[in-house]
Amino acid sequence: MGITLGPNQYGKAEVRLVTVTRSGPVHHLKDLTVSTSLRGELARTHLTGDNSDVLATDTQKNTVYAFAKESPVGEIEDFALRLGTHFVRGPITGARILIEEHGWDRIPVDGKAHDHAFSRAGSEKRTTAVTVQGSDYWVVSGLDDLVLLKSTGSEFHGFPRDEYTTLGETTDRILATAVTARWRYQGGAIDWAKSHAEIRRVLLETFATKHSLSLQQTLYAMGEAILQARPEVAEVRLSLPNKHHFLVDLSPFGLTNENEVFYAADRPYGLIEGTVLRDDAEDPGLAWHTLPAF
Ligand SMILES: O=c1[nH]c(=O)c2[nH]c(=O)[nH]c2[nH]1
Repeated sequence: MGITLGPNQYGKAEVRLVTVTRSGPVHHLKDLTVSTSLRGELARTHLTGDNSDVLATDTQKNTVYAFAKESPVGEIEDFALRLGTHFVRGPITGARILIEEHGWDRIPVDGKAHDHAFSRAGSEKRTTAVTVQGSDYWVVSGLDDLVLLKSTGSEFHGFPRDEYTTLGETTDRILATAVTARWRYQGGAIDWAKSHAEIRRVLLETFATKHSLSLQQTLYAMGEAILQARPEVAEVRLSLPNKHHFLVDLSPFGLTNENEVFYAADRPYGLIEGTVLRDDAEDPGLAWHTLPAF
């Protein structure tokens, strides 16, 4: 029986980086969590413990901080590309840099945004995953935990009934979710910030305006709308938990519930996931398919 080393990577996970840009009295904040992951000719360390090809994960972490000082972090995609292309040399043949950006809002004081005091902007995060392989690279950006709810304009009926089905059909329900979205960019010279903002806007508008017969239909409509609006996007993946809101039975109290009083369940939840893509999108191969699912 032969035993061999299979695919492997190593890096520093979740480097917490906060930068303050001091342009006069008005400060600008960036709050990132950066993970680096390198691949390459790493058999020697695994097989013999010879570390001569191993760029220490501590060095990777330090590089994140030094790069943040040497030039402005800018958009997370650009920062990830700078890091990824730096790491790929010698025995290191591939790098994947994952970045999450946590938002901060300026605190309003007397109706004016404060120069240097901030409040955390909820749970939503902007993300990117940049894969560098030799001289090629792929950028997959996205967002996590964009929490949405519509109080009507959602139905669910026509599903098969068997001996275990208890769910009633509905033509008017609450639809709520927390969007995790990933989109793969194609082409060059992309305005990352504008693209993110426009995709987010399209997600929100489609959720609001698409009359939903299922969360699956809403998922497809969101992906389709992004691809129609943004030529720089080749493929969209969405993960949509169905945050169920159940009508409370008020009949024991002699009351009727006309879609006004709900119990918001946190688990279990339906989980609707899917990919929407252009039929002529080039397949980037492993780089996209081996991304952590979400
Ligand atoms: O939009 C929905 N899709 C489902 O697949 C499903 N299943 C379920 O119980 N409720 C819902 N809602």
